[in-house]
Amino acid sequence: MIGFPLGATTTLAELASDPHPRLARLRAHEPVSWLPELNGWLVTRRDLALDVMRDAETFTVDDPRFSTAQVVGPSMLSLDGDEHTRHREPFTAPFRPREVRDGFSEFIERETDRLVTALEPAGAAELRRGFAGPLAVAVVTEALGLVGAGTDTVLSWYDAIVRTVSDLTAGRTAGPAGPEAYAELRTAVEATVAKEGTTSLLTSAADRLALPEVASNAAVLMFGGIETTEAMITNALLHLLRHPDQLALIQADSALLDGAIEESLRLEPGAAVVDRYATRDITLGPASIHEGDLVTVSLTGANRDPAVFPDPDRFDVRRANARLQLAFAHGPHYCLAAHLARLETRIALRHLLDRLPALRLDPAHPTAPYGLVFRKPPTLHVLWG
Ligand code: HEM
Repeated sequence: MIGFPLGATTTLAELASDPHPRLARLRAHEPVSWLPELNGWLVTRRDLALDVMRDAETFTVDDPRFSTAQVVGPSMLSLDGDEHTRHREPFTAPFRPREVRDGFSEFIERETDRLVTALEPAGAAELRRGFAGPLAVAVVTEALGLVGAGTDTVLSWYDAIVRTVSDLTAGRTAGPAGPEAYAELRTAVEATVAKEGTTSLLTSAADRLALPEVASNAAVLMFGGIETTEAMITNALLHLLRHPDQLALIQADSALLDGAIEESLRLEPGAAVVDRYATRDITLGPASIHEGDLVTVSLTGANRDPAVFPDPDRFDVRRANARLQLAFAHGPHYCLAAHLARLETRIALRHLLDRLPALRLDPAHPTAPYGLVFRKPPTLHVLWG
């Protein structure tokens, strides 16, 4: 594809390590660019990103190349149109703002308290694996309400399925662990739905969907809720600990905590990109897209668009329009559990900052966000006391 010199020299390695300078140049000069390494288009301007995510008829998720669907079957994440609505509707009720508050606050408070109490005496910890990850798994396990499956089981399924999806995405042949884990999840879904007297998200979904469909969507909830929430909490902590002036602002006025969370989602969305496939030839900005082309939306690029966010690289917990960030996507696939993820992160940060007031980064373990699709610091070593 000629006419996209910046795209031609953009590497996936660069986008995984420090993407922001390159995304800024792409946004300014090639807001829809052809990246040979991606074998697809990359959209970096916010208005064009919205155009793509709003128009599911032209830019669909429903394509055989979508690797998650290859492992867990069709689900709300891999369908569009009426089929998408049919799969998504049965799961929406518990994730509305009021239902989230009433249904999850107490559990998250208790779980966070337990995790911080276990960490507190040591005076030091690695908070990604030691705090954010376990909290994310516990909340998803609670949300699914599977009979006979605790956090360890859910985590082992999750690890196996993620490995298989990554293998398929990278063009490697995948071993049997992913399909085996998915089969166990399906059995647990069936047992949950069959057990009389249980009310769970899954039992009510089973009134409207066939069992294999319930299982596929349960896998997507598990998928959607672990990696991304771990990233959301870890990234927010890193932003605050790197900016003591901003941390001092929220310590003086806890009402600013929500602004800090939105601002962190804006600067480093835990899911950096979403993929779509063109269903027809179409012109988007400077690009002539062909039917079948991969169109990747860079949420990270859109979130630093200076047309909407002045001084876009600055972490500013008082930024008035930070909520216009697109970390939870937009349009029909807008994250089903955004309110839950926000509640979880708010409670997690409040407990850590209240109970470990001298919390600071450990200078012996420097860290930075990393990742092409899911972005977060690989480790977050901190000290207190
Ligand atoms: C409890 C935590 C979470 C759960 C259970 C969850 C679940 C889901 C589900 C089921 C979908 C598919 C919706 C659909 O296709 O109609 C979705 C979409 C999405 N979620 Fe979440 N999510 C969680 C947290 C997060 C977090 C923390 C982020 C980012 C920081 C995030 C980012 C996204 C994005 C970008 C999409 C759209 C994918 C696309 O358009 O292709 N999610 N989520």
